[in-house]
Amino acid sequence: MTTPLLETRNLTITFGGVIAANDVSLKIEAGRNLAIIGPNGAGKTTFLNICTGWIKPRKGQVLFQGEDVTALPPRKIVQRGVARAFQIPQLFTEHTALENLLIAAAARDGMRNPLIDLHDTPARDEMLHLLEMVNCADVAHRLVVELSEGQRKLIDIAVALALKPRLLLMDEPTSGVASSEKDGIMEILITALAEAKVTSVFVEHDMGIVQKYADEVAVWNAGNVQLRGAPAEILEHPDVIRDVIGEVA
Ligand SMILES: Nc1ncnc2c1ncn2[C@@H]1O[C@H](COP(=O)(O)OP(=O)(O)OP(=O)(O)O)[C@@H](O)[C@H]1O
Repeated sequence: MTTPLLETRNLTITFGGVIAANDVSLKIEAGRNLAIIGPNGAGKTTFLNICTGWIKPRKGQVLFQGEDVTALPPRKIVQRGVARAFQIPQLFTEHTALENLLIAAAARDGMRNPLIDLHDTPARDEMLHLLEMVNCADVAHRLVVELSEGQRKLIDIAVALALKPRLLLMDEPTSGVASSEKDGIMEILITALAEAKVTSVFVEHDMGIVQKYADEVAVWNAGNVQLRGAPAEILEHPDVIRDVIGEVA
C-alpha cells in the first residue's frame, strides 16, 4: 500500500466550548485534488491551520509523506513540501509581481543577505516561468497594488509554487473575484498545479467550482468529515443539499 501524501489521525481541538476539530482522521492521496465544503463554522479552516502547523491540536497527529510533522513549526512544514494560500493573497503590494516571487525564492534558498540584488539571482528565470504558468508574465514588472484581485490570487499561487511544494492547501481560491472570472482563474490554477505536479486541497463555497475542478469532495460538519466521495455523488446527497447548499431536499 502506498503512503498517503497527507494523513491526519484523530485531530482534536476545542476553542472554549466549540469543538473545531473532532477526531478528524483522513488520508489525502497524491494527484487527487480534494475540495472541502461545509457550513460556516464547521472547522474547515481550522483543519488547514492544523495541517500547516499554525494551530497545534490538543490531540492527534499530522503525517506528511509518512513523517509525523505535528510538532513542527509552520516554516519547517513548508520546507517539507506543504504550502498554503489564503483567502486574501499575502503579497508585498509595493513590490512587483516578479519581486514577490524572487523574495519567496530567496527565503526558500536560505538567502539572508538583505543587500543582495534579487534580480541578479539564479532563481530569476525559474520565477519568470512560474509567472508564465499562471498567465501573469505580462504583469511581471507591475506593482502588485496595481493589479486585479484575480491576478493577485494567481500570483499568490505562483509564490506558493516558488516554495516547490508537493501539497498546496487553499482557503477559497476564488473568493473576492467576480463570478465571471472565477472559472478562468480556476482553469489556470488547476493547470499550473498539474504542470508542477502539486496536489491541492481547497476549501470552497462555490459548488460550481467544486463540481468542475475537484476530483474528490470531503464534507465537513461540526468539526469532522461527514461524507467523502466523487463530486457528482456528494453534491446530490440530500444531507449536503440540506446542510451545505441550502436548498430543501
Ligand atoms: N482561534 C480561534 N479562537 C476561537 N475560536 C475559533 C478560532 N478558530 C476557529 N474558531 C471557532 O472554531 C469553529 C470553526 O471555525 P473555522 O474557521 O475552522 O470554520 P470554517 O468551517 O472554516 O468556517 P467558514 O466557512 O465560516 O470560514 C468556529 O466556531 C470558530 O468560531
